[in-house]
Amino acid sequence: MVYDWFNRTGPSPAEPSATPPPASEQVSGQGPEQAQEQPVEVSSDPNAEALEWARQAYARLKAQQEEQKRRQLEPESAPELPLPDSVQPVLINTQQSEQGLEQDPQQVAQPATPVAAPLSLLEQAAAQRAERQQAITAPEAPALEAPAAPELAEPSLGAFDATFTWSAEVLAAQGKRVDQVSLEEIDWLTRLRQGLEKTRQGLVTQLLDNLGDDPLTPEVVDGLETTLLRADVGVEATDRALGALRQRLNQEVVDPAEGLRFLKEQLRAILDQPIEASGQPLLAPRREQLNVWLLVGVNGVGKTTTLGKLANLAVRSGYSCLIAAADTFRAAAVQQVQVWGERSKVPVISNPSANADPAAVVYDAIGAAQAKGTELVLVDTAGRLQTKHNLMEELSKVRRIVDKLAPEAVVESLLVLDASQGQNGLRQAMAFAKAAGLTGVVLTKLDGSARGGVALAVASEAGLPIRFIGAGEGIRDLRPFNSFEFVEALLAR
Ligand SMILES: Nc1nc2c(ncn2[C@@H]2O[C@H](COP(=O)(O)OP(=O)(O)OP(=O)(O)O)[C@@H](O)[C@H]2O)c(=O)[nH]1
Repeated sequence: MVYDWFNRTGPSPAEPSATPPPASEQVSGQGPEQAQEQPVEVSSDPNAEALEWARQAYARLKAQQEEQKRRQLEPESAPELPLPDSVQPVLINTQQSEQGLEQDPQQVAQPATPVAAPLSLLEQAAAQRAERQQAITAPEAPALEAPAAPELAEPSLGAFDATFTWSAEVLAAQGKRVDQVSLEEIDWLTRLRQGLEKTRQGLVTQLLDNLGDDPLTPEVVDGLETTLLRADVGVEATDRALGALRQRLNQEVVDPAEGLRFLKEQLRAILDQPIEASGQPLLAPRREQLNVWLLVGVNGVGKTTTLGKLANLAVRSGYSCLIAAADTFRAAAVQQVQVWGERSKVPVISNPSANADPAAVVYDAIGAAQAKGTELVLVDTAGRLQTKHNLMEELSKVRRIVDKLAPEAVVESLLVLDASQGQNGLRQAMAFAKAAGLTGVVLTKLDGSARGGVALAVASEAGLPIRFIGAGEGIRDLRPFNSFEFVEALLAR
């Protein structure tokens, strides 16, 4: 059983349902298992119990990782032993308990007592096992063997540090239990936080400076306005978030911590609005059905890379997938797509002749997918043609072909936007919306840009749900968008 990244469900005995529950049953941007959980504030100064929760999550992951290594080395080994009591799930007893997390009432009433030091025993055992394994494998490991490409390597557990603790807290705040924390998610949150570093550095420092230590005043809120606009949050989203804060200030005294919590809540609401309006909290291909996802956008925004990452995500999540290389205008684009296809062992349908008709490629790809029962067809489209008019015409044609050939298919038209282009992307969104019938946005290159705030402008001004975000060039640097995680990563101290 694999981790389904589209539905955000970890390995479990039951397959996740193909269709996400109705919006009314879910908190937008979160997985089904977190349905009806209200996100709560993540403290940047975790208290002892939150830290203990993170330690236990870490210990479990470490034990799992060691067990996995051991099994790889000894396929005939003894059956899996239960985890020691010291790493059984405990419940965090901080703000989460007030927010309706899945808790045993008795445990809520009796605060979880921090466990003294079982972790070190577990770690010692793990280290000893690792040493033994090293000793066993050393003579057999060929010195010249090429290492796995780093971007394809399985995520591995890093140190138990502030980043891990923050990631664990973000998961805990969304209602995850210790035993539900997966290495995949920790790995992604770490990447997301790192990716948003540049935006955060500018935003958070200024924001905290603005907020100061005293109760908020209207002048402080004016200062926040400049900070948000500088981070490319956009006028509409800034007005909305701060309008609500100003209203609150009129009614009561708001201290800086509450001001920050309230601001985060407003930003999440802005990001979630188009997602809620779509009636689909998460964009996941429907299993055992044909899904066609068109990736559109101007050249260089990261369409092909996004397609490669999505193909990988699909394969890793257990979907059958196929790529249509319909960017026939740029010769190298087909080769680039083929490389991505090979990386994830996903077949690529292409037409090698120069300036082949993209609609013909899509025609072939849909035929192949229907014949093989493929679940997801990812279509790479051109980002540049002789004129913008031609580009829009071509996109419309591709869309018509898909609708005609596969009326049964679930079609998504995803606009890929480069976050580093800031609000220029919004104008592109409007132009593409008509031709391609956009249903969502993939925001790329959040790393290396200080303009991560543009996600809010996209949601508020283009009114399109952000479905995936890319925060790096690696194959694992793209994941489904989750407003809670995004805002926490954006405003982490
Ligand atoms: N740092 C960073 N780079 C990215 C990301 N996504 C894509 N890139 C890089 O952006 C560059 C352009 O990506 P492509 O995928 O070729 O863009 P495209 O939209 O397909 O371009 P055309 O085929 O010309 O339309 C490549 O160097 C990618 O590695 C991201 O999330 N972060």
